[in-house]
Amino acid sequence: MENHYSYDDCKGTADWLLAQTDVRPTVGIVCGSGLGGLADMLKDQVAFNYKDIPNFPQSTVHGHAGRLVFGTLKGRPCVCMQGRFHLYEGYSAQKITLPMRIFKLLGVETVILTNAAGGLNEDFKVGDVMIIKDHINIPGFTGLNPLVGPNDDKFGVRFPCMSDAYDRELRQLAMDVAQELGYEDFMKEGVYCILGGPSFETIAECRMLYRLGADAVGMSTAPEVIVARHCGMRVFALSLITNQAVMDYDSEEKANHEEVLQTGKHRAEQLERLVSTMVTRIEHNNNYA
Ligand SMILES: Nc1nc2ncn(CCNC(CO)CO)c2c(=O)[nH]1
Repeated sequence: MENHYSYDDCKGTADWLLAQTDVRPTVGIVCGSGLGGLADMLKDQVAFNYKDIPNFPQSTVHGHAGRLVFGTLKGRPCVCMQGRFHLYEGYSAQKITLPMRIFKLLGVETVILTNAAGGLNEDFKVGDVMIIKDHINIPGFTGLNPLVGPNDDKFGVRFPCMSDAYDRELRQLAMDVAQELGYEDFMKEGVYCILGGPSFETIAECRMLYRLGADAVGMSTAPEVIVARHCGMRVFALSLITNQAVMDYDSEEKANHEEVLQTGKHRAEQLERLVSTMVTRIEHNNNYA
């Protein structure tokens, strides 16, 4: 089937990677737009360009480097996607989520996903970090779901539950770590909504999504979360609010990608400290494990 990657396809890619590094990651990190610096946190790096990895898609978006970086974060073995894939690049939902299944076959137990998003909630400001507690998968409403097609029971069940997709203990850990680091002023929690893109949302769409309960809007993450949960990995995800979505017809504001990347640069250091501290605690502290 077009765009269907079998268990053996995924295992072939994972085995190819495991043959080239001694790192056996238990945490996988996905870097969103402008957040690729998170990968630079890793020590003893072994990096692969996506173009050299069998079956891997290629990054086509400015601000997404296109490297898979293995290494350690304060001694914890991790693998980090420096650049992710999006439906708007023309890839199928199955292709953009292939890395999640490869993470699983590398031995990853917990996935930390980051993205840049527009703030719909009027209490949010640019530079806030939203811990994602749930998502609204608009492409899924039209059948654009990464699990469509034959189910491979070696990964997971045909009809996976999504009401517990965003791990409650990991969200509490993030809040606790943020408080310890003094980040509570810009930490929020809310619902992330994905649109297919690449055009940014209209004002009517923003107003509708906010009324539907969404707090932030973006073009990624939900498909990866669905596949990560399908194959039993724990998920934590956060959005860096890179601009306020335009909700008012009198506004002069215009969403643009450069603004997205700039905000990522400003908040990068705090995000790196938050994520790296979380990673040690996930490994260390059974209260959260
Ligand atoms: N209003 C608004 N602000 C945003 N900031 C980041 N993104 C996520 C999309 N990011 C794209 C374009 O920057 C690159 O993947 C969005 C978005 O979809 N809408």
